[in-house]
Amino acid sequence: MKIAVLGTGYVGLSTGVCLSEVGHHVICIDIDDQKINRLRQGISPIYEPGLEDLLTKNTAAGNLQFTTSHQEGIENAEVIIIAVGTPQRNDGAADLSYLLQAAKDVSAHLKPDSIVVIKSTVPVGTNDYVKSIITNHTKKPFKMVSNPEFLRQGSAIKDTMKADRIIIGSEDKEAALKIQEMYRPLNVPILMTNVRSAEMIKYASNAFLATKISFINEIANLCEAVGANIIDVANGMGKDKRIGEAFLQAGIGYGGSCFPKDVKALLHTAGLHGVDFSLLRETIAINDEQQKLLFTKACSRLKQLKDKKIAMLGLSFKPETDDMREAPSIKIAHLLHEAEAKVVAYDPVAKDNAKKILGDTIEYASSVDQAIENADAVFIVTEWNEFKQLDLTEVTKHMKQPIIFDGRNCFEENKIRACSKIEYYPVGKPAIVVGLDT
Ligand SMILES: NC(=O)C1=CN([C@@H]2O[C@H](COP(=O)(O)OP(=O)(O)OC[C@H]3O[C@@H](n4cnc5c(N)ncnc54)[C@H](O)[C@@H]3O)[C@@H](O)[C@H]2O)C=CC1
Ligand SMILES: O=C(O)[C@H]1O[C@H](OP(=O)(O)OP(=O)(O)OC[C@H]2O[C@@H](n3ccc(=O)[nH]c3=O)[C@H](O)[C@@H]2O)[C@H](O)[C@@H](O)[C@@H]1O
Repeated sequence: MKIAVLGTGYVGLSTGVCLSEVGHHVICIDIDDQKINRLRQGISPIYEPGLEDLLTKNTAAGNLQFTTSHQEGIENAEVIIIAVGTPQRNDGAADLSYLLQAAKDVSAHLKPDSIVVIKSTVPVGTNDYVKSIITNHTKKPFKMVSNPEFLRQGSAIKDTMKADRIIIGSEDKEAALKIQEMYRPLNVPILMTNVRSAEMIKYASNAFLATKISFINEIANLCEAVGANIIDVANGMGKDKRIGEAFLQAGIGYGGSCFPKDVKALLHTAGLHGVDFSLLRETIAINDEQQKLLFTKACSRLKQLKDKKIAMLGLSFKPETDDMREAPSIKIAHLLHEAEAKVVAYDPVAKDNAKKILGDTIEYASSVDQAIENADAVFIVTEWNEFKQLDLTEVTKHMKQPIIFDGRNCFEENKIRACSKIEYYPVGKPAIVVGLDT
C-alpha cells in the first residue's frame, strides 16, 4: 500500500518506519527541513531505541522516503496519515492549528478516493471538523478514519509492532476495512468503532492511566504517614487482575508530552459539554503537588537550601527518552533555583533539550561522578538504569553529606543498608539512615 505520513515526531516516524518494515511504501513528510535532511541520512531526530536500525534498513530497501514536499508525498498515496502535534493551548484545550494546516495541505494534493487517517490525539468532534475543512478545499472524494495512537516514548517501536490493540473509527465500512488491511501484517487485535468513540478512547485511556498514577502517589504519601511500604502495597494491589500491575509505580508525578496535556484537554471537553469531571481536576492537582515532593523533603531535612549543592540525577520525563516536555525535573529545578541552591544535573541523553528549557539556571555535568562531587544531597529524578546500578557506597563517599532523595524508588533496601553512611529518603516507604545520628 502507498502511504503518506504527515509529521515525523514520535508518532509519525514510528508509524512510518513500522509500516515500511511490514512491506508498505511509506513517504514521511515534515515541514522541518532539518529533520528531513537528517532522516534522509539515516539519523533519527529523536532518541528512540531500535528506530534508527529500522530507519536505515527500510530507507536502503526503498520502502521508506522522506520529503518536505506535501505534493510529492500526498499525490500518489492511497492512505494519508496525519500525525502532527496537538499541543496544549493556554486555556487547557488542544491547539489544533498544526492539524488544520495539515488538513489544508492534504486537501491541496490528495488523489480521488484516498483515505485520510487522523492519528494525532484530537478532541471528540475533530475528525468531523477536519472532514468539513477538506471538503471545503477540494471537490475530490475522500474518506476519513480516526486511528489514535497508544505508543509510549522509549518503547515506540515495540509498542507499534506489538500493540495491545488498534482502534479504527470510521462511519465508512470500506475505509475501515482498508485501514484494517494496512495493519494486518502486524497481527494486532483491532477494534472497530465509530469516529467519536475512537477519539474518546484515546483521551479516556490517557486520563485513566494518569489518574492511576495520581492515585498510587496519594497512597504512597499516606504510606509514608502511616509507616506502610508502597512497593508492597502496589504489589498486593496489582496482583488483583481487576486492578493490574502496570502504572502503579509511585514517584514524583507524571510528565511528558501527553498525559499532562491530554488530561487537561479532556477536562476542557467535559466543561464545554457541561460535565463537571472533578476527578480529573484532582488528578492534575495531585500531580502538581507530587512534582514538588523532593524539594519539600529537602527543605524539611536541610532547612536552608541557599548555596547547598544539589545533584539532580535525571532530567527527561522518564528513562529511554531525551524528551523534556513537562518533565518533573523542570519544576524541581525552578524551585531549587528560587531557593538559591546550586544545582548540578546529569542526564545520559536529555542535556541538550534541558538546556533549551532551563538555560543557565542549573549547571550540566557530563557524568554522575561530576554531578555528585561534594554535593549536599542527591535528587534522583529519572530512573535511568545507569542510576539504578550505582554503587551507593561510592556515591555517598564523594558527597559532602550522604543524603539521597530518591523520587523513583531505584534501590532495594539491602543495597542501601550495605552503605556505611547514608540517609535515604524514598517515596512511600520509611526513610533509611545508616551510620549517622539525625
Ligand atoms: N509522543 C507520543 O508518545 C505520542 C503522541 N501522540 C499524539 O500524536 C501527535 C503527534 O505527537 P508527536 O509525534 O509527539 O509530535 P511532535 O510534536 O514531536 O512532532 C510533530 C511533527 O509534525 C510536523 N508538522 C507540523 N505540521 C506539519 C504539516 N502541516 N505537515 C507535515 N508535518 C508537520 C512538525 O514539524 C513535527 O516534526 C500528538 O497529537 C500527540 O498527542 C499519541 C501517542 C503517543
Ligand atoms: O498519548 C501519549 O503520548 C502516550 O502517553 C503515555 O506514554 P508516555 O508519555 O510516552 O510515557 P509513560 O510511560 O506512559 O509515562 C508517562 C509519565 O508517567 C510516569 N509514570 C508512569 C508509570 C507509573 O507507574 N508511574 C509513573 O509515575 C512516568 O514517569 C512519566 O513521567 C501512554 O503510556 C501512551 O499509551 C500514550 O500513547
